[in-house]
Amino acid sequence: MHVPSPPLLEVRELVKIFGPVRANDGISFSVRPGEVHALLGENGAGKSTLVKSLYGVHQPDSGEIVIDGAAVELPSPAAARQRGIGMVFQDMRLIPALPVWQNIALHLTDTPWVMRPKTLKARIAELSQRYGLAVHPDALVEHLSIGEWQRVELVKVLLGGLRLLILDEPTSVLTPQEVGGLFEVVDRLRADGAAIVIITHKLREVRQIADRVTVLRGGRTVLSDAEPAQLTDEQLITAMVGEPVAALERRSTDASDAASPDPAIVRLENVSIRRPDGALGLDGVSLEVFPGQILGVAGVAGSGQDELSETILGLRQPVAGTVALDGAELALPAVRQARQAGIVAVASDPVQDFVIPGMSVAEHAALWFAEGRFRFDTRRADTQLRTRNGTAQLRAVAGNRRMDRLSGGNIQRVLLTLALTSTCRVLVASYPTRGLDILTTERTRTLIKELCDAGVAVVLVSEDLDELLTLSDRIAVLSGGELTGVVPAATADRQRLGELMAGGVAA
Ligand SMILES: Nc1ncnc2c1ncn2[C@@H]1O[C@H](COP(=O)(O)OP(=O)(O)OP(=O)(O)O)[C@@H](O)[C@H]1O
Repeated sequence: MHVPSPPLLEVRELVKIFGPVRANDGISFSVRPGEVHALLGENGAGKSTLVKSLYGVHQPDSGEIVIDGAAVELPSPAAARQRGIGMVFQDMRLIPALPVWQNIALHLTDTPWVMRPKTLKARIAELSQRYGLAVHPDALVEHLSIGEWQRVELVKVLLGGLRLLILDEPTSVLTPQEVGGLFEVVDRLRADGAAIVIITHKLREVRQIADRVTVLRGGRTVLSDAEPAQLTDEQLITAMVGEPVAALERRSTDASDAASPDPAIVRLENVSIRRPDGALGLDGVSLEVFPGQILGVAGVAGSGQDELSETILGLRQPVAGTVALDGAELALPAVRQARQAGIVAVASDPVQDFVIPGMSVAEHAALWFAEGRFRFDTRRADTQLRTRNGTAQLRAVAGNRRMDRLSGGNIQRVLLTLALTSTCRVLVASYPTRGLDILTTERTRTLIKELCDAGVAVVLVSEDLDELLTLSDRIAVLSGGELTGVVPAATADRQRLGELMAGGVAA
């Protein structure tokens, strides 16, 4: 008979309190060596707080962290690292101006030994090779993609002699291909006997990678150390949310629905956009966006999605081609005209483009409502935000919270509450459900669908192919800045989209 190995990590009745919030309220679960353990739960359920206690960032108020059968104190991340605990954070902490090896060397300063650059580079190369983490020690971090940043973080963690790896929503910023690569690394670590704790919102990923799963709700464990194969999706969702959540049906079932009788609101003709590095970010793209339709935009990261959105928002000046709004050609950039025409955006990188450090949620709402005019009334904005919260039901946090202290999911909820309740004719939504839990994701999709049903023209940029297939009327696929196809969602499938994303030619 197979006897399961004793746990490497046991968490017993862990409590962590922030002021009035019991972020962790008696959490218990365990992880064995050679096991991938998924932590599930809604935004704010307490997952990040829990893993930060495991990594020595937070000190629990009560409860025990037990490693190899003995209760331990983890007063700092350095103490956690000394016990072989490594963590890759949601917001990766590298210095862009330095090469990979120096970023890693900085991380090693708390170890009692110092490696010579040559030795360190050789170790990086060896680990990259062994775990399939393609990173070059001399590459400048600012030139790396998000997936590559993450690989550097993984190498950093692996160098310390890893026993327990904590991954906080590692896939929310990755393309489907990069997720595959990350999971291969996780598989190798598991085979080497490491224990892995992974936070995710995606059931598809739990099924793909996790041996066991623990679900948190409101700071408590509602399901502990369960085997995913023994549970249905509905059971997992009910554990997370407290009630079943119906997934949206695919919108378009008939390819002929995709033809719109109304004239296009936005029309791009042969538009080319140059990036700061001189390369073409968009290369001769022609597209139309119709009222009452959702145009999905698919592509691996950096294929021209941002350039396309920013062109429609009037932010970019094409080097060739024209952009027309309601049939009239625009002299770009034309931010004001785009705004006056009722174009509203959900930014692709809200932390960069939406969050203003030091300002409250209500102040952000006031800026949003002021729309560039001198009419800044925070108290009024707070009241309006509450009303919009009631309409959107995305459970955005209270107006007095500081925006830069919120989790990615909570920032996204505020942005979506503002954007999806604004009167608009065109909505450009980039990765709207990134970092959101299941309930908020479904609610966001419903709101986008309702806007479309009310006649809004929607451009939906997403890396989630299921989301694109469920919501879109047509899906435009970008590859290397070129449009490789525009297919009716009704006749598209993951494989076809994957071929076009890889640069295939539309049939
Ligand atoms: N440093 C802090 N100070 C005050 N409150 C905090 C702090 N960190 C977290 N919280 C609160 O604790 C609760 C749990 O937050 P936590 O970030 O652990 O949730 P989560 O499950 O990781 O959410 P998400 O899926 O959005 O990342 C939330 O109400 C959050 O606002």
